[in-house]
Amino acid sequence: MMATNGEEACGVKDDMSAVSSNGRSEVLAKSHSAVNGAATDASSQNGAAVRPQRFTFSSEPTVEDIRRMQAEFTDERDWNQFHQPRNLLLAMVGEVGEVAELFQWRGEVADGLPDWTESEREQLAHELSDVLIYLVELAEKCRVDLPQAVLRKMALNRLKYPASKVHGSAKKYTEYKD
Ligand SMILES: Nc1ccn([C@H]2C[C@H](O)[C@@H](COP(=O)(O)OP(=O)(O)OP(=O)(O)O)O2)c(=O)n1
Repeated sequence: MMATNGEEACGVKDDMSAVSSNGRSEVLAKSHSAVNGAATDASSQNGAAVRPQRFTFSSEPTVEDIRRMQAEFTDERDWNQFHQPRNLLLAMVGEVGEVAELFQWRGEVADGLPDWTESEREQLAHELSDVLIYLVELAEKCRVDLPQAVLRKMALNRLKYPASKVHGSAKKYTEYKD
Protein backbone atom coordinates (compact mmCIF):
# COMPACT_ATOMS: atom_id res chain seq x y z
CA MET A 1 0.00 0.00 0.00
CA MET A 2 1.19 3.48 -0.78
CA ALA A 3 2.61 5.40 2.16
CA THR A 4 0.69 8.60 2.75
CA ASN A 5 2.15 10.10 5.89
CA GLY A 6 5.74 10.23 4.75
CA GLU A 7 6.90 7.98 7.56
CA GLU A 8 6.80 4.60 5.85
CA ALA A 9 8.07 6.31 2.71
CA CYS A 10 11.32 7.30 4.38
CA GLY A 11 11.64 4.18 6.48
CA VAL A 12 11.11 5.93 9.79
CA LYS A 13 8.69 3.26 11.03
CA ASP A 14 11.51 0.74 11.01
CA ASP A 15 13.44 2.87 13.46
CA MET A 16 10.64 3.35 15.91
CA SER A 17 9.11 1.28 18.64
CA ALA A 18 5.43 1.52 19.54
CA VAL A 19 4.34 1.47 23.15
CA SER A 20 0.84 1.54 24.50
CA SER A 21 -0.22 4.08 27.07
CA ASN A 22 -3.82 4.13 28.26
CA GLY A 23 -4.88 2.34 25.09
CA ARG A 24 -3.24 4.96 22.88
CA SER A 25 -0.18 4.12 20.83
CA GLU A 26 2.80 6.40 21.05
CA VAL A 27 5.94 6.16 19.03
CA LEU A 28 9.32 6.56 20.60
CA ALA A 29 12.08 7.76 18.34
CA LYS A 30 15.18 5.65 18.80
CA SER A 31 18.59 7.21 18.62
CA HIS A 32 19.51 8.62 15.24
CA SER A 33 16.15 7.91 13.65
CA ALA A 34 14.90 10.35 11.04
CA VAL A 35 11.63 12.22 11.40
CA ASN A 36 10.40 14.31 8.49
CA GLY A 37 13.79 14.03 6.91
CA ALA A 38 15.66 15.60 9.84
CA ALA A 39 18.05 13.74 12.09
CA THR A 40 16.67 13.01 15.54
CA ASP A 41 18.65 11.82 18.47
CA ALA A 42 16.44 10.84 21.38
CA SER A 43 19.47 10.53 23.65
CA SER A 44 21.08 13.75 22.62
CA GLN A 45 24.34 14.33 24.53
CA ASN A 46 24.78 18.00 23.77
CA GLY A 47 21.50 19.24 25.18
CA ALA A 48 20.16 20.14 21.74
CA ALA A 49 16.38 20.13 21.36
CA VAL A 50 14.86 16.75 20.54
CA ARG A 51 11.74 16.57 18.38
CA PRO A 52 8.68 15.55 20.38
CA GLN A 53 7.47 11.98 20.12
CA ARG A 54 4.80 11.58 17.46
CA PHE A 55 1.52 9.88 18.07
CA THR A 56 0.66 7.46 15.26
CA PHE A 57 -2.58 5.90 14.05
CA SER A 58 -3.49 2.29 13.43
CA SER A 59 -3.29 1.39 9.74
CA GLU A 60 -6.91 0.23 9.70
CA PRO A 61 -9.64 1.00 8.97
CA THR A 62 -8.61 2.77 5.78
CA VAL A 63 -10.59 5.72 4.45
CA GLU A 64 -12.21 3.34 1.96
CA ASP A 65 -13.11 0.99 4.84
CA ILE A 66 -14.82 3.90 6.62
CA ARG A 67 -16.69 4.86 3.42
CA ARG A 68 -17.90 1.28 3.00
CA MET A 69 -18.92 0.80 6.65
CA GLN A 70 -20.90 4.06 6.65
CA ALA A 71 -22.53 3.07 3.32
CA GLU A 72 -23.60 -0.22 4.93
CA PHE A 73 -24.86 1.63 8.03
CA THR A 74 -27.02 4.01 5.98
CA ASP A 75 -28.25 1.33 3.54
CA GLU A 76 -29.39 -0.88 6.43
CA ARG A 77 -31.52 2.02 7.74
CA ASP A 78 -32.74 3.33 4.39
CA TRP A 79 -31.08 6.65 5.30
CA ASN A 80 -29.45 7.28 1.97
CA GLN A 81 -32.52 9.31 1.06
CA PHE A 82 -31.48 11.89 3.72
CA HIS A 83 -27.76 11.86 3.02
CA GLN A 84 -27.46 14.35 0.19
CA PRO A 85 -24.29 16.48 0.06
CA ARG A 86 -25.80 19.55 1.73
CA ASN A 87 -27.28 17.53 4.59
CA LEU A 88 -23.98 15.76 5.12
CA LEU A 89 -22.14 19.07 5.12
CA LEU A 90 -24.52 20.49 7.74
CA ALA A 91 -24.25 17.32 9.83
CA MET A 92 -20.44 17.49 9.65
CA VAL A 93 -20.37 21.16 10.67
CA GLY A 94 -22.70 20.31 13.58
CA GLU A 95 -20.24 17.66 14.73
CA VAL A 96 -17.34 20.14 14.39
CA GLY A 97 -19.35 22.34 16.76
CA GLU A 98 -19.54 19.44 19.21
CA VAL A 99 -15.75 19.08 19.05
CA ALA A 100 -15.41 22.82 19.67
CA GLU A 101 -17.73 22.56 22.66
CA LEU A 102 -15.31 20.14 24.34
CA PHE A 103 -12.52 22.72 24.04
CA GLN A 104 -14.47 25.83 24.91
CA TRP A 105 -13.57 27.83 28.06
CA ARG A 106 -10.53 25.67 28.73
CA GLY A 107 -7.96 28.15 27.47
CA GLU A 108 -4.92 26.72 25.68
CA VAL A 109 -4.73 22.93 25.73
CA ALA A 110 -1.36 21.16 25.57
CA ASP A 111 -0.53 18.32 23.16
CA GLY A 112 -1.78 15.00 24.50
CA LEU A 113 -4.49 16.74 26.56
CA PRO A 114 -2.73 16.01 29.87
CA ASP A 115 -5.48 17.51 32.04
CA TRP A 116 -8.36 15.68 30.35
CA THR A 117 -10.15 12.74 31.98
CA GLU A 118 -10.49 9.42 30.15
CA SER A 119 -14.19 10.15 29.72
CA GLU A 120 -13.45 13.54 28.11
CA ARG A 121 -10.90 11.91 25.81
CA GLU A 122 -13.44 9.28 24.77
CA GLN A 123 -16.04 11.98 24.13
CA LEU A 124 -13.52 13.76 21.91
CA ALA A 125 -12.77 10.50 20.07
CA HIS A 126 -16.51 10.10 19.41
CA GLU A 127 -17.00 13.62 18.12
CA LEU A 128 -13.89 13.55 15.91
CA SER A 129 -15.09 10.23 14.51
CA ASP A 130 -18.49 11.76 13.71
CA VAL A 131 -16.72 14.54 11.80
CA LEU A 132 -14.61 12.02 9.87
CA ILE A 133 -17.54 9.74 9.09
CA TYR A 134 -19.59 12.61 7.65
CA LEU A 135 -16.54 14.01 5.82
CA VAL A 136 -15.85 10.67 4.14
CA GLU A 137 -19.50 10.24 3.15
CA LEU A 138 -19.65 13.82 1.87
CA ALA A 139 -16.58 13.15 -0.28
CA GLU A 140 -18.17 9.95 -1.60
CA LYS A 141 -21.40 11.75 -2.50
CA CYS A 142 -19.36 14.48 -4.23
CA ARG A 143 -17.30 11.85 -6.09
CA VAL A 144 -14.05 13.01 -4.49
CA ASP A 145 -11.57 10.16 -4.05
CA LEU A 146 -10.40 11.53 -0.71
CA PRO A 147 -7.12 9.61 -0.19
CA GLN A 148 -5.89 10.53 -3.65
CA ALA A 149 -7.16 14.10 -3.30
CA VAL A 150 -5.17 14.43 -0.07
CA LEU A 151 -2.01 13.32 -1.86
CA ARG A 152 -2.55 15.93 -4.57
CA LYS A 153 -3.30 18.65 -2.05
CA MET A 154 -0.25 17.85 0.07
CA ALA A 155 1.93 18.05 -3.04
CA LEU A 156 0.46 21.49 -3.72
CA ASN A 157 1.02 22.52 -0.10
CA ARG A 158 4.69 21.54 -0.37
CA LEU A 159 5.07 23.66 -3.50
CA LYS A 160 3.29 26.61 -1.91
CA TYR A 161 5.26 26.37 1.32
CA PRO A 162 8.84 25.26 0.52
CA ALA A 163 10.43 24.21 3.82
CA SER A 164 13.58 26.17 2.98
CA LYS A 165 11.52 29.34 2.64
CA VAL A 166 8.99 29.12 5.44
CA HIS A 167 10.83 27.14 8.11
CA GLY A 168 9.74 28.32 11.55
CA SER A 169 7.21 30.83 10.23
CA ALA A 170 3.42 30.49 10.28
CA LYS A 171 2.85 33.26 7.73
CA LYS A 172 0.29 32.69 4.96
CA TYR A 173 1.88 32.14 1.53
CA THR A 174 0.38 35.39 0.30
CA GLU A 175 2.49 37.29 2.85
CA TYR A 176 5.77 36.23 1.21
CA LYS A 177 7.11 38.77 -1.23
CA ASP A 178 9.66 36.35 -2.83
N1 LIG B 1 -29.06 10.58 10.11
C1 LIG B 1 -27.94 10.08 10.66
C2 LIG B 1 -27.76 10.09 12.03
C3 LIG B 1 -26.58 9.58 12.57
N2 LIG B 1 -25.64 9.09 11.76
C4 LIG B 1 -24.39 8.57 12.29
C5 LIG B 1 -23.17 9.31 11.79
C6 LIG B 1 -22.52 9.92 13.02
O1 LIG B 1 -21.32 9.20 13.31
C7 LIG B 1 -23.49 9.68 14.16
C8 LIG B 1 -24.20 10.93 14.53
O2 LIG B 1 -25.23 10.61 15.45
P1 LIG B 1 -26.06 11.75 16.21
O3 LIG B 1 -26.69 12.65 15.21
O4 LIG B 1 -26.96 11.05 17.18
O5 LIG B 1 -24.95 12.65 16.92
P2 LIG B 1 -24.04 12.28 18.19
O6 LIG B 1 -23.63 10.85 18.14
O7 LIG B 1 -22.96 13.33 18.19
O8 LIG B 1 -25.02 12.47 19.42
P3 LIG B 1 -25.22 13.81 20.28
O9 LIG B 1 -25.65 14.87 19.29
O10 LIG B 1 -26.29 13.44 21.28
O11 LIG B 1 -23.89 14.13 20.90
O12 LIG B 1 -24.40 8.69 13.70
C9 LIG B 1 -25.85 9.06 10.39
O13 LIG B 1 -25.01 8.59 9.63
N3 LIG B 1 -26.99 9.58 9.87
